[in-house]
Amino acid sequence: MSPTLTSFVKGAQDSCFPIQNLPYGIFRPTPEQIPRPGVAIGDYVLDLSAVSRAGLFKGPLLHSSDCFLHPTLNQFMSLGRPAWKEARETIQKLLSVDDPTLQDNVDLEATVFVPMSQVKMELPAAIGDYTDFYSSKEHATNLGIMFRGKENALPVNWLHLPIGYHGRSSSIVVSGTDLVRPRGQTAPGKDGLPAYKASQLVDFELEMAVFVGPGNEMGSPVSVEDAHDQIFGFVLMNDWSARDLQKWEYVPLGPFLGKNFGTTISPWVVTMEALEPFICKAPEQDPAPLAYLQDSKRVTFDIPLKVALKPEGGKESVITQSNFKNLYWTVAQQIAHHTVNGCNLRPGDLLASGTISGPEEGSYGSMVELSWSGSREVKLENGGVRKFIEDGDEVIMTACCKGDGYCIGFGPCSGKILPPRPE
Ligand SMILES: O=C(O)/C=C/C(=O)CC(=O)CC(=O)O
Ligand SMILES: [Ca+2]
Ligand SMILES: [Mg+2]
Repeated sequence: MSPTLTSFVKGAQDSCFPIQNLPYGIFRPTPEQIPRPGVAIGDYVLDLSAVSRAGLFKGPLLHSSDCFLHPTLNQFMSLGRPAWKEARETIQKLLSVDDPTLQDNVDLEATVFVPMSQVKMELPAAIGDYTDFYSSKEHATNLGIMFRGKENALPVNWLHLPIGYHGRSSSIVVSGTDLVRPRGQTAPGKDGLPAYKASQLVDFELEMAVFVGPGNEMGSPVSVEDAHDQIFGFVLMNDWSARDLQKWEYVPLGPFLGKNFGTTISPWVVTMEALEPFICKAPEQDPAPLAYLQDSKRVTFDIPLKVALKPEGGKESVITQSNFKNLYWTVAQQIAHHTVNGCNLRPGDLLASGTISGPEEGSYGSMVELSWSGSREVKLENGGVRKFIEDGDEVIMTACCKGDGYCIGFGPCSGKILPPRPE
């Protein structure tokens, strides 16, 4: 993409949302108005329902579509890559310095642009199903050492398939939503009995997640080669985890109440088209996986990630920095594996990467790794320390890909942990 492509929207090119980005989201212009699709451009949201009503989507696939008049992006996601490309071309043209349609029409301009500071963001889609993978070798090894011991840190199946679990979509929330510290059952203490109490070990998990596009029919697997066309775009995700609840409940069926009390995602879906300049090689796989998981391209994305912790009334401290490209299993392999048994994916389903840890201590994607199961302190600015997340702490995840003269930002994925409900 040409870095010389610029928008007439003031400040857009120096922001996280330049004309090269154009992420999709669902927003309300005011809290009373109904949700609608929009695109982020600088400090503004372009209201796609207004653009659509003004008859500005003139391409063959979208001119008679009502996909931007829905309160979710599911229908647009279902249309597939040719329609996504057509929408992007139209929007990019309308926002460019060379096009008079919006910039020279004061009335239209006032109708289609809404200041971002005034909008309320919603979830981008009605998420039917949510799956969380476990695709970082570093994270799986670290948790294995802590939970199961050094000898069998990486489960025997780990190098042969992208492990995952089915999560719960009902408790996925958009960035900015506070979460109450969960209560639940923890392992027996000295008295030999399990306890029911507020979790003492609330953690974050630094993840990214993809929204599924058209999906597949039940019984028709998606190949690794075709998986790319199933990916609408990426968001940041925090798979909040209560480690004490998780540790007691997870054998033998995996995560349950330790993870479904809340999962936060960022509101803007960054498309594959915007991420194209950041394609890079995924790590080599040894041993080679079975044929249905072999990926001749093995491409992924270079997306630098950051997590900051902000205590109540305090200052933000960056506590870890990682990168999406660290993941061992690619999204294409995750999709091929998810559907190989005939399982169907549907438009708007959310597939999360798993915690994205890097090889160094400063790049671990959770507190349980950063504090090594509470055995060391994570230092904050202004002298504070943490082992896990405390009440009033806000966890803020951000990502920014630096391109040639512009940045592709994701907008924050943040959430605060509130004290537990009284018993
Ligand atoms: O290793 C375990 O028993 C547990 C692992 C997790 O909690 C991680 C999980 O949710 C998957 C991931 O985020 O990688
Ligand atoms: Ca997770
Ligand atoms: Mg979760």
